[in-house]
Amino acid sequence: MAFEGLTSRLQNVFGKLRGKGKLSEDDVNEAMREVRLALLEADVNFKVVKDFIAKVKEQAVGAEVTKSFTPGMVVIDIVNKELTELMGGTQSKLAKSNRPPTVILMAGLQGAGKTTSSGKLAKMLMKDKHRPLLVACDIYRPAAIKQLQVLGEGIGAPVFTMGDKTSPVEIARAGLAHAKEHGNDYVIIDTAGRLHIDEALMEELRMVHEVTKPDEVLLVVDAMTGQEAVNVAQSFHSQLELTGVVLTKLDGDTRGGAALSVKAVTGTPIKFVATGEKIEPLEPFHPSRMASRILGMGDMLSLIEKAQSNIDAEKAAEMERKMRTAEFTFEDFLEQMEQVRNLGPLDQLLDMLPGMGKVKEMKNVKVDEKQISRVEAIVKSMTKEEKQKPEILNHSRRKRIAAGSGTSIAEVNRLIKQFDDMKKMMKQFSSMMGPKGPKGGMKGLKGMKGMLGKGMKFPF
Ligand SMILES: Nc1nc2c(ncn2[C@@H]2O[C@H](COP(=O)(O)OP(=O)(O)OP(=O)(O)O)[C@@H](O)[C@H]2O)c(=O)[nH]1
Repeated sequence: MAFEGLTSRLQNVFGKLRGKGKLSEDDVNEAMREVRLALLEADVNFKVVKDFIAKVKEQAVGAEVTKSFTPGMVVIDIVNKELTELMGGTQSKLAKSNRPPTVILMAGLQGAGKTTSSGKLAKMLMKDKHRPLLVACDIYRPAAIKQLQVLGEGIGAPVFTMGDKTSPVEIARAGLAHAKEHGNDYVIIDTAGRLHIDEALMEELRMVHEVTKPDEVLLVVDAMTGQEAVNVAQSFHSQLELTGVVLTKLDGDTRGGAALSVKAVTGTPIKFVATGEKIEPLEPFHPSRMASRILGMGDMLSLIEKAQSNIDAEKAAEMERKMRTAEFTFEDFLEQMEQVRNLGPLDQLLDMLPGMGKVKEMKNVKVDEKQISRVEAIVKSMTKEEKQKPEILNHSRRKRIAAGSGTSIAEVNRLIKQFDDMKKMMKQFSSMMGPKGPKGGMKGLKGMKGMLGKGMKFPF
């Protein structure tokens, strides 16, 4: 997971500080030395680290940390604020033209994730009821146009192409005209990537820039390349005024250097981050949330936003009613599992919970996505009737389901048993809670204790 090393190192430093009632200046200096090493190890630009430490130290002394009763907290708070500042302070939003369409030029090296990010950006805009047009200007890589077309089809966004015999400048110009004619309020121009920055590429980008006068020039960089991503950003920025950076592949085990250095080195803010190869909406970058995440303080706000935009409130209420009345079927179960999965890989969700990074590390908790897929496959192999009335699942039906889902009868049996237990538990729980909260006094409590004693099991 991204930032894992940095987070655990910083947590160690702060853990030591927290344990002390009072901090001497030496303690602060020692802690700062360790923070400095942690940042360098995470591949943060050395000059950025130097300035950062100087700022934190200055404030730590100013805040009279040594006299505070909770000195550890004061230092963490300062580091948190400075990390946030380092990444730009506040969120930098996508530009919006007063005279639509808003034109967004996507640039970047080969394989950075430009085409994928263009699709994610379109999806994000469509979620907000916009009508983006994707324009295919990469005429050099043979499969690039097709890739954008397939991607557009997948998300239902129009893609403008003129094949690979027309110059990118002409395609961009025509794409813009097409958008105006068809009422597209955003135009996303996917340009060609190169292995290295070269003059021909820059010249082409400058010309496309000239004819389309973009409101945004977003540079797509791969977070996994660390400092190299920052160097690339700096070179692009010196030749083509960038307005923002899209940091991709944050799902990988990037050490964090790029996220922390890009703004400080180039002056260009990170506007979006991307995780995963699936075309999900691009996520806006919030410096303060990222800082909390790096410090292992969790990112509850992003988690709540994700849940709010992905979980249908009406469906959730209906589900809650069914659970209370124990009408819950395998169909509901599947639907609920899908809703949770829509939030993203479970590993990533766990990372957003405060302290979870530490828990995962300690207990070596691994979310077994494969196991979840198996459970899903079993439920999907049931007929509609079976899903609604699990009691009809006799041996021959179970055998068929095992074969259909590529699992074993034992696994099918286990799932059905766990589902039954879960239903029973829900029933007990709801009769105990009643529609208006706990009732039954001691009896209720005893029941609850019994349930906990038996261990509440879930199928995964
Ligand atoms: N894990 C992960 N993979 C990504 C992400 N973004 C893109 N990729 C993958 O990275 C590879 C390159 O992505 P593309 O979008 O084709 O890259 P590009 O920058 O358009 O490349 P060119 O068209 O060759 O310049 C693909 O295999 C993508 O699936 C991301 O956020 N996370």
